[in-house]
Amino acid sequence: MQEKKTQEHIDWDEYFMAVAVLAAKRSKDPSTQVGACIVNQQNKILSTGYNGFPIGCSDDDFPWTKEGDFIDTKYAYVCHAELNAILNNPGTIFQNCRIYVSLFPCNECAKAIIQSGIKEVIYLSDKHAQEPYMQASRRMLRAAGVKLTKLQPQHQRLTLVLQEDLI
Ligand SMILES: O=c1[nH]c(=O)n([C@H]2C[C@H](O)[C@@H](COP(=O)(O)O)O2)cc1CO
Ligand SMILES: [Zn+2]
Repeated sequence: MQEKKTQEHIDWDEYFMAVAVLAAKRSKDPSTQVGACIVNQQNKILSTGYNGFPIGCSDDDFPWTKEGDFIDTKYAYVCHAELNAILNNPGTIFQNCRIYVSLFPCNECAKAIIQSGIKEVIYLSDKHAQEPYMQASRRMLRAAGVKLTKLQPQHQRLTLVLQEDLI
């Protein structure tokens, strides 16, 4: 008798969101780690990104501070996860792709998402939904016809085992 496929697998949405969440783990931001994963219509990953300082701007020299003069805070320098994902694979056509994000994109990332041709945003958290910049983001994404989908994952947790003798 033929063996059946395992029921232990994760679906595409959970897989790509998990990649976005894993990418977020690379961020050095002590307060909020954000990840993004761009996928085409054939379910192939075209790019990933996380929030971090631009190339050449060392994490040791630039501030991760939230408070104080703008020029002394991270907000002046950090490149958002979504923008990094778009820029990390230059020359790629993202037309009709979807972007998986751990946090709903801000208005600046929304502009880049729309202009790059991405047609769906799939997100985990929109905890800043009431902030004006998030309302502006939603307004632009809706006007541009970008589908907005809050992922309802079947698994709350996925465990990765990286130690050889535990696999
Ligand atoms: O769309 C986004 N993408 C993204 O990468 N971020 C990053 C920028 C900052 O490093 C961090 C937000 O920091 P905080 O929550 O401390 O204000 O998240 C933030 C947003 C939403 O504001
Ligand atoms: Zn942003």
